[in-house]
Amino acid sequence: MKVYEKAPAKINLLLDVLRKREDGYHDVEMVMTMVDLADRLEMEELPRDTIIISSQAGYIPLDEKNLAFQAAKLIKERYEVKQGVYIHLDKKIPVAAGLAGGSSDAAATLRGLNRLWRLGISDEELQRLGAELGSDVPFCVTGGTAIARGRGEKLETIENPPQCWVVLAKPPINVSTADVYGRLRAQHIQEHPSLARMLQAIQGQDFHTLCESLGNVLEDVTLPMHPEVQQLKETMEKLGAEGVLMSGSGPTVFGLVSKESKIARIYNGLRGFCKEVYAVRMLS
Ligand SMILES: C[C@@](CO)(OP(=O)(O)O)[C@H](O)COP(=O)(O)OP(=O)(O)OC[C@H]1O[C@@H](n2ccc(N)nc2=O)[C@H](O)[C@@H]1O
Ligand SMILES: Nc1ncnc2c1ncn2[C@@H]1O[C@H](COP(=O)(O)OP(=O)(O)O)[C@@H](O)[C@H]1O
Repeated sequence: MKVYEKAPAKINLLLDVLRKREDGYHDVEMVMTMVDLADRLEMEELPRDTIIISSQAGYIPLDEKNLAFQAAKLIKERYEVKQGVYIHLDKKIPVAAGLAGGSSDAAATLRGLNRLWRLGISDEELQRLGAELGSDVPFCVTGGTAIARGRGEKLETIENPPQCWVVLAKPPINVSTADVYGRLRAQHIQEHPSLARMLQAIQGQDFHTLCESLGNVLEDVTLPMHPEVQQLKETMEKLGAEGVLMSGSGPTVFGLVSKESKIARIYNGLRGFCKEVYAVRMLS
């Protein structure tokens, strides 16, 4: 038997860091939502007790370092599943981009194997398992739009933001999430974004205020390290995106656009800068 799952990318509409914790993680306050750019997973049961991962993408690990592998291993161990699984990952989400591609693959694996092996695991339990794999995995289990607190695993589902286009551009540089959090110092944070204002904008389906209330304190670390990300933000703004922000720890920059007629200009203008540009819808 085979099951299929879509693993969409996330963007952080708001990302605030409240404090560094004893365990090395940071307490955050984020508003996360999904966009229509997704990896596709195919999972097939194997009679042998083994996990095999394949992918058309040559640049991700296919062994136990792969988050889909880790998710399959975790569920097999925890639920004493003796059968194995073959997982094919059709990667579409850029890797190490701040779009949670690996986390979403892990979450899709948890959902898929729950169905394949008829384990009857609740969403809440899948989220708890996901938290063992990474801070963004619990959100990716259920998706939608949510406020994430703690290290990202404490979730409160909220209404979706007003529907719009999202242009994503990933410059060809590598950013490590651990390194960005590691370099963040409270005194360097220029301005904390207002969660209250963003929630008001979402509740009122007010696109203009949503764009004005975007904010990510990790920009204070990544932008000075990589001036090309700042340049990309400015270019996107000049081309007409109404709200522009770096997603997660970067380096991907996203622009919110209300009118389809603006997309071609922004997309084509960015392609001069970056190979990896996508124009997608917000998933709601
Ligand atoms: C910044 C964010 C925003 O959504 O996304 P990305 O840029 O990775 O997409 C997340 O907080 C990333 O979540 P995720 O990528 O799952 O991180 P994890 O694997 O749990 O942690 C990687 C490393 O980041 C740091 N880390 C992560 C989360 C957190 N709340 N505080 C931290 O300090 C820790 O040093 C940890 O060792
Ligand atoms: N299924 C996967 N897809 C992408 N990257 C993966 C996967 N499993 C493990 N990785 C590794 O995880 C790291 C972060 O990848 P990714 O989840 O795409 O980044 P981000 O959290 O910044 O969006 C990469 O270095 C990559 O090698």
